[in-house]
Amino acid sequence: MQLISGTAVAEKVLEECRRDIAELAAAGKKPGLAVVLVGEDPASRAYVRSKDKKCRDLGLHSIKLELPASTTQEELLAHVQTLNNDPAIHGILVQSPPPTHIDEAAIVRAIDPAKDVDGFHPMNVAKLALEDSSGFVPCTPLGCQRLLMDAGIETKGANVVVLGRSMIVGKPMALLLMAKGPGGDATVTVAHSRTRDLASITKQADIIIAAIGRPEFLKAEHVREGAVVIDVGINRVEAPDTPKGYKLVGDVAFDEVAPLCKAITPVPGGVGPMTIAMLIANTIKACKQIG
Ligand SMILES: NC(=O)C1=CN([C@@H]2O[C@H](COP(=O)(O)OP(=O)(O)OC[C@H]3O[C@@H](n4cnc5c(N)ncnc54)[C@H](OP(=O)(O)O)[C@@H]3O)[C@@H](O)[C@H]2O)C=CC1
Ligand SMILES: Nc1nc(=O)c2c([nH]1)NC[C@@H]1CN(c3ccc(C(=O)N[C@@H](CCC(=O)O)C(=O)O)cc3)C=[N+]21
Repeated sequence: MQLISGTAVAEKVLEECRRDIAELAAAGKKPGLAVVLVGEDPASRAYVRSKDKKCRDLGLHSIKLELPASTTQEELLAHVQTLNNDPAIHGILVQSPPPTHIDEAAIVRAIDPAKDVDGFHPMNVAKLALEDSSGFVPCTPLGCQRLLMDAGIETKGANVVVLGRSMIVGKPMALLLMAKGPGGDATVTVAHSRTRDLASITKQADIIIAAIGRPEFLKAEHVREGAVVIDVGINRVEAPDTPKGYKLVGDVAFDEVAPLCKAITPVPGGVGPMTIAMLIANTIKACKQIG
């Protein structure tokens, strides 16, 4: 069993980013990222903080807008407009999900597609579907693809089952894997909460990407021997014996699934760090494209 370290691959990606950042600096440019968080969700705050810290470590310009849960749609749209017009900002991310009184689709559409480093704007979703590489691909699926490629796992002709069909992970993951070329060319099946007899489908998979948000859902009975499993899930579960009182687990029951696998990612230290690395890579791409 090969344990695929997202931490290690993310470090490689960030090393490439450092080179790009130095080149841009020589040309008098500095990529800038703005992360907007509405509300006080502790997990979201932790993610936003670690992203901000990583950006600063790398010498990126980073701003973090932490807005109260009472922020109105109009106020949030005004913040997005300001960031769209700010020449020091090349990437804008509005943390998902926002409070329920916010129309997330309208916010996403308001972000300048050239600064949409999350790849959520319809223009970028379309570019992904069209295999137009000028667009932005959502960071988490991009990170999963890079993990597979870096671990030497061939996707061409592979049966891949993507568990989950969200716009942030499952759907773009499926599009990336079915695209032509390296890291793609897979035969993709997408399963979700309405899928019948899930185990019979996942058992056929050479590669399983689990992104459903159910702690330790994927069990040994779902996985064929020799499969590769990428665990996207980040779930906080109670752990009274730990200092924080909780721990992170994935969507995969790691202890029973790992022994069956050719390769598997851990949680934490798997897909999570890759998401942040890809966010920085996308911000650099935005900076280069905007000029
Ligand atoms: N590592 C990282 O960087 C990131 C991790 N995540 C994590 O990934 C997980 C998924 O996130 P996200 O895509 O945003 O979640 P969503 O809740 O938006 O989507 C979950 C998907 O899983 C499907 N699903 C739910 N329950 C089942 C089930 N029992 N069987 C089969 N399918 C099921 C849902 O089906 P239906 O469509 O029918 O409702 C839906 O398509 C979460 O744990 C999240 O924390 C997310 C983003 C980044
Ligand atoms: N617009 C938007 N874009 C996102 O990319 C986005 C989002 N909204 N909403 C929430 C999810 C979740 N997400 C994570 C990214 C990194 C880790 C991560 O680095 N996790 C570490 C552990 C961190 C810890 O210890 O708490 C790890 O897995 O090793 C986790 C979760 C991005 N998301």
